Amino acid sequence: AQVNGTLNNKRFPDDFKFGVATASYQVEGAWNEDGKGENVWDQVTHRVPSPIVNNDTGDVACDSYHKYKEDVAMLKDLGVDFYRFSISWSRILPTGFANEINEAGLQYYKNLVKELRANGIEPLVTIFHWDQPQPLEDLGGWTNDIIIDQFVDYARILFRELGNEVKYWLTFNEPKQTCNQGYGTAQKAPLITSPGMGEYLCTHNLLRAHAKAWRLYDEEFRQEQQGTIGITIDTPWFEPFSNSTADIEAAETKLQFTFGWYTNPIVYGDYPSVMQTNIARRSAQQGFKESRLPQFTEEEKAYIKGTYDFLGVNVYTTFLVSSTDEPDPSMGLDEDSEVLDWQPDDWESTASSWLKVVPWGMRKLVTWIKNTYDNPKIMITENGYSDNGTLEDDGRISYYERYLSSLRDAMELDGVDVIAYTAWSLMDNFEWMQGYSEKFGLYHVDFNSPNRERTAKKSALWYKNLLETRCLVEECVD
Ligand SMILES: O=S(=O)(O)CCCN1CCN(CCO[C@@H]2O[C@H](CO)[C@@H](O)[C@H](O)[C@H]2O)CC1
Repeated sequence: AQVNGTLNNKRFPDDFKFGVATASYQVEGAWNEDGKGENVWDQVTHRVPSPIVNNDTGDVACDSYHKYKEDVAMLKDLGVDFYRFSISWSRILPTGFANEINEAGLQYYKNLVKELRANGIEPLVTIFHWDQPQPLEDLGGWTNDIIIDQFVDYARILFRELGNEVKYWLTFNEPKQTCNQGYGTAQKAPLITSPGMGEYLCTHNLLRAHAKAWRLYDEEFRQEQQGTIGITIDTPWFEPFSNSTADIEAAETKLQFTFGWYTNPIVYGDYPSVMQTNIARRSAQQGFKESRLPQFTEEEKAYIKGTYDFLGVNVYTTFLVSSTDEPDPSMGLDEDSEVLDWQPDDWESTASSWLKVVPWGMRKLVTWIKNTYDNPKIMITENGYSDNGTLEDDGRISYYERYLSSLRDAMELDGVDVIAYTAWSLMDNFEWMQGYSEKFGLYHVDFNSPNRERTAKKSALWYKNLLETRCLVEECVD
């Protein structure tokens, strides 16, 4: 049987790993229990008036802090190889500083890891998924370079306390969202508006924090613990609107400003040249003495280069890109001054404005990553679909079938070294500024009930079957 794509059976290799993902602020709740400190999402969701849809907060969320054994039972039933979850910095270090460890918070993660291992499930830990402690944010958060050493102290505690049981680490989830949307365009906590400045200061510190944490693991823990550590970077696929040279270059510019911004320093040791050139030119036009894009010293370039064992990639959708024949310096962010990107109205929609269903973009993206970054090991650390929460979620099944089919083609036909796939998300959860209005889960969560009952959707049973057969069609030919 054909499933949208070239290959017949879409069988995944026996050593290919399947998992699901969540993140601390989106599922845990217990925002102020057992000594946990306040983080930037607690602060933002408690503002009056609230900037979140329906005034939703993560105060309780899915209550996973109390219900993690139920969560592990669901994971066991799904038959996942691994569970990707993130650790709440402010649950471990309430002030953000490492002088005061919250033992109860650390114990929660030790219990979760123990429960996962007892059920034969590999933990994949994201050290940071957007929820930095508020006391650090009060000092400038990611725009203040003092955060670098606080992050490394936090990571050291996790490696030391959990590293005997946790063998797969991601330093950051989607640094672009942390920086661009957190400190540039006010679309994520801490909701700071400083486009063209905030995101670059944030990134310059975040990349150095990543490198220092990766080298800490590599030099002080890897020998004994034998784990592996990477970073998760997100990007849509950017498709040239026409095959004109200008549009092809414009699409490459978008990929460099979105994925290359982080991956070039980590793989090659510096920011993409197109970013350095464009931002320097625009900064001069705007009257700045220096480029708004900070410079790495030669030592920093050498220090950051090579700080990855694999690349985590979050991919959901695709945008079309064309060049503009009159670049407008005042237009949008640096990345938008030279290009236009959009999604056609007739592309298949979901419950999220930015998420159109474009399966062929998956193959294009991972093949571009292979060709651009010297064929790295790739883990798809998020891919998913949003709807209104129905249990009969055929749309989600169709999305996963087609995206996985496209991924399988990239592996089989383009030789892309994809080692794992993670479905976002295990269950409906707090979808940031959209609150609980957009549902991404394989399991439904009843947020109107204090028990937060979890119910398997049709897609959970579909994913369970895929994980058993490892094949995207009924009859699997070997
Ligand atoms: O200019 S727009 O705003 O129209 C488009 C840019 C906005 N997107 C939103 C999704 N984000 C990646 C997804 O973000 C990820 O995916 C999940 C679903 O969102 C989240 O729940 C996860 O926590 C997050 O890791 C990338 C930026």
